[in-house]
Amino acid sequence: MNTPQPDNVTGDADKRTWRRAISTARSAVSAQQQVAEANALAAAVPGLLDGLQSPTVCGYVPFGAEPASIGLLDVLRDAGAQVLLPIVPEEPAPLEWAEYTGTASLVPGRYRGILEPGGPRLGAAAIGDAAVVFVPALSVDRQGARLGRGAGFYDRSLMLARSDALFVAVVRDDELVDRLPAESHDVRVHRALTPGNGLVTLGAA
Ligand SMILES: Nc1nc2c(c(=O)[nH]1)N(C=O)[C@@H](CNc1ccc(C(=O)N[C@@H](CCC(=O)O)C(=O)O)cc1)CN2
Ligand SMILES: Nc1ncnc2c1ncn2[C@@H]1O[C@H](COP(=O)(O)OP(=O)(O)OP(=O)(O)O)[C@@H](O)[C@H]1O
Repeated sequence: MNTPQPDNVTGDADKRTWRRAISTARSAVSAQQQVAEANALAAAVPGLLDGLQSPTVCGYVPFGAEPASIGLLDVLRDAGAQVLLPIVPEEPAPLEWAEYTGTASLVPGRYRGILEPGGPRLGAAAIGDAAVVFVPALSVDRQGARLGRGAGFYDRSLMLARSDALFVAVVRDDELVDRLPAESHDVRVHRALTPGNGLVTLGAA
């Protein structure tokens, strides 16, 4: 039987079809490939911070078959960034944020046990301090349309970011596709961070 792959799902397939196809493809990624990709992604990160003095950066702790690892957050801290991580709110609302101060400060959160920072909460508006926001994605297209998990947390949160903040979706090489279905509330991202091609500029810019 053919496993659906992102490449052979047509552009007008709905978001749920895309989510299923990419989740299936992700479940086939070997542990060895996951580690190699995580290293490649982390290596591309310092280039993003060029010219920024002690920036605030919003990251996230990858879980399951998502690309990247906590090591990417440590690279950011080592490069001088203050790293904020999301805390999932109790209701549909923007994400809240708290600082990442090392793996010992992480505690399992309410969603799938995704690790969250245990320190002081900075509230939902803290994303407004960030020069760079890393955004989890199942897929992203060349125009910057992003496919999330369908909870809407990031679409609500990115609206609170600075207008000059850089939104970076972290995806595998074949998860950067020509065209995804997009809705009016979908906030576009500016870059894809990929293991094979590093930082890829999306949209007209
Ligand atoms: N690593 C990481 N952290 C993150 C996110 C993320 O996508 N990845 N989030 C991004 O918003 C927020 C948490 N939101 C989440 C929303 C849904 C699921 C989830 O597992 N959904 C199931 C489908 C559930 C259903 O359909 O009922 C899935 O994807 O299998 C996980 C996290 C904040 N932190
Ligand atoms: N800015 C917003 N305000 C209120 N509701 C929103 C907003 N953005 C998205 N939503 C709602 O959230 C739900 C999920 O949206 P969508 O399918 O685009 O999620 P997604 O982009 O895949 O997920 P996420 O943003 O969490 O990564 C939809 O019902 C949508 O109406």
